[in-house]
Amino acid sequence: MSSTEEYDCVVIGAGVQGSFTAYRLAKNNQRTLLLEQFVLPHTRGSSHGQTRIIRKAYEQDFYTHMMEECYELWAQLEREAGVRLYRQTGLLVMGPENSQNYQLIKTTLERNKVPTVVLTRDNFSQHIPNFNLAEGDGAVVDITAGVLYADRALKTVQGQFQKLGGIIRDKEKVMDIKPGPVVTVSTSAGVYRTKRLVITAGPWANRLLSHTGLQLPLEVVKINVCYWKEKVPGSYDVKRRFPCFLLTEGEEADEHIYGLPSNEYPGLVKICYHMGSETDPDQRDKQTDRSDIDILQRYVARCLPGLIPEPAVVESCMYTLTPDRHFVLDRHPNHSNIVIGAGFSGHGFKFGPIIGKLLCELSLGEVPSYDLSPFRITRFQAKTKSAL
Ligand SMILES: Cc1cc2nc3c(=O)[nH]c(=O)nc-3n(C[C@H](O)[C@H](O)[C@H](O)COP(=O)(O)OP(=O)(O)OC[C@H]3O[C@@H](n4cnc5c(N)ncnc54)[C@H](O)[C@@H]3O)c2cc1C
Ligand SMILES: O=C(O)[C@@H]1CCCCN1
Repeated sequence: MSSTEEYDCVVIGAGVQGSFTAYRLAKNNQRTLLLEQFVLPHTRGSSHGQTRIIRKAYEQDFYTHMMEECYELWAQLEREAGVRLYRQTGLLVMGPENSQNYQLIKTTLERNKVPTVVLTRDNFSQHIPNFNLAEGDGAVVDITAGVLYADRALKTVQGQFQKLGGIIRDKEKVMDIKPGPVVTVSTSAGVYRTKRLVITAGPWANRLLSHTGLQLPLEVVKINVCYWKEKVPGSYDVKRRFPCFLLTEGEEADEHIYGLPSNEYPGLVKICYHMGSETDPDQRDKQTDRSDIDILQRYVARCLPGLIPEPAVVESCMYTLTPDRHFVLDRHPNHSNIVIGAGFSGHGFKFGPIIGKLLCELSLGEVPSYDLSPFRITRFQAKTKSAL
């Protein structure tokens, strides 16, 4: 690129959030550029892999409310592009019956009239074969939940963005940002000028924000994505409607486990620990802590008798955690034409279409469709470093 190109909006980061934001901006007739440091598709951020859980089961009403519309938006994208992105399997939520987290999820589901089935110790194995419900645990199924085909979703939304005239430049790393009424974005390949900037850089958010004088309290952790082999092929298969499952946090820090039915690798079930060890996103593969895998092995041996309790495949992914595990969806405190979507804390994929809508609204100066107070930067107060 020789001369400086001008855009209505530049979005940095073509993960799920940046891709949906760019798509919404293009739908709103904004001349939009989506920049990505790696060659697409890639496996170095947070949005890769074939599957993610979609659910309405949350402890907080505001997530459940956002998911009501979000399911619609996923279905709209499926229709628009003629692809299937969602498969209903249900989500089995288990946790100590009297624990606060389990009860919060159960009552949020009830209050919002989400279709559920409450399982008892007596009928559990009839509904969910090859699974042992832990002593003292309750079990409720969010019927609306299921699996999103993540890689396919990303490809689809990026394709729709391009059909709307949007431009994607991959293998183009943003090196510098100069805020102002017109923002200047310098990359490894050129310089762009834009009226509005959206930063959706996943684990690299603080790297980019440092050019704007802001640092958020984000922690990047590496997740070991483990797949476990079925003893009898097909026993935990998505086609048999084996559900996704999630253990709510109990007294034991151990109980931070979730799983998805066997699907992408036939005969292998994805079961992971919902925490990891801190990592530099550029040095992800140097983080070799496997203590989570020991916890998973014990859990699989105890509760999933149809699986070999040793991972057959281990892949890597990253979470970008905020202290309260809620997202950051806000304008930059010092530059209102810079919008930030960050800290999706390991549960942001399912919200992609609604995050895209909200970040687009913020960027265009519109009133956001939802109350964004849980997601504001000011909630961090002392933890937010402003160099300005
Ligand atoms: C193992 C695992 C399981 C998960 N399970 C679920 C689930 O079941 N359900 C669910 O809803 N969510 C789930 N999540 C969370 C969800 O996947 C993430 O919240 C979501 O992918 C975050 O997307 P993002 O766009 O913010 O980040 P990313 O996907 O990381 O995108 C950021 C992009 O910005 C690019 N970038 C960074 N810096 C620059 C730069 N300087 N120049 C150009 N480009 C740059 C990066 O290369 C990257 O592509 C899971 C996450 C993991 C890791
Ligand atoms: O967002 C989700 O639904 C899952 C729950 C378990 C941990 C990973 N993310």
